[in-house]
Amino acid sequence: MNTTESAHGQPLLAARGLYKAYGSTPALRGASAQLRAGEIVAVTGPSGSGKSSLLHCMAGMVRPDHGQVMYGDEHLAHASEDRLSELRRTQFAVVFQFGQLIPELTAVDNVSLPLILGGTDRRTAHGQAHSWLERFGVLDRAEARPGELSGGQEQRVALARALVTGPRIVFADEPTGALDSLAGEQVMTELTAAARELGAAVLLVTHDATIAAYADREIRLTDGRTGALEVSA
Ligand SMILES: Nc1ncnc2c1ncn2[C@@H]1O[C@H](COP(=O)(O)OP(=O)(O)OP(=O)(O)O)[C@@H](O)[C@H]1O
Repeated sequence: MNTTESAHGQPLLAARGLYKAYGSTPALRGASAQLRAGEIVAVTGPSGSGKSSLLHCMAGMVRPDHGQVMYGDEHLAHASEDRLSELRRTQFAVVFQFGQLIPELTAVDNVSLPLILGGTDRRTAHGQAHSWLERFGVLDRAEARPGELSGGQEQRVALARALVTGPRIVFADEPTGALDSLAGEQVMTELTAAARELGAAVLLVTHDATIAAYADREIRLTDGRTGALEVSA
């Protein structure tokens, strides 16, 4: 598949020359990456190479020390906290390895929450949450709390919560990292199918080549840098 920028127009999200250090520890040292609308891109590399830091900067969760993150024509590194929260509520969604669901809330309440925070009434939000729980095969766990779910069920509820708002970009940081390989592949199959149906782009951090193979393209990080190894899958 041809994934050149000219074939697909302007990138939806573009990071250029990112630098980020935590105290004296450099995490990013000149990383660049692009995500086009509807594209699934894996960020790979060894432990400590800066994968999560790149995702956090591109999602507007962490401000880089230097460099640009452009969402369309908007500079995310300079956006206000209010604007970043709005983007996270309406256009960006995140899925992590674990610990992302609110333990006191049932599965359906966890999935409904982003809609309710965006002003949707509770009944409508619950209806949409139930549809997404059904889509991911966990409708029968709607009234369970996260502590009562298996790892695979918990990730499916997290996917439902990420997708319920119809985001343009899903940021997924080792979304299958806490699952065995079969459950991990099932969750990836469901995530990529749902993202493609919605036309959502996915930025997927993984150290696992089997999981990276679900992406259209791979960006490889080494010591906080992206090199010439950006390849088409
Ligand atoms: N909040 C933080 N405080 C201090 N150091 C950090 C922080 N986040 C990341 N680092 C350091 O920055 C470097 C890059 O970390 P990062 O988590 O981005 O890499 P990674 O490739 O995602 O690693 P892993 O695969 O192990 O999760 C590492 O040396 C890490 O220890």
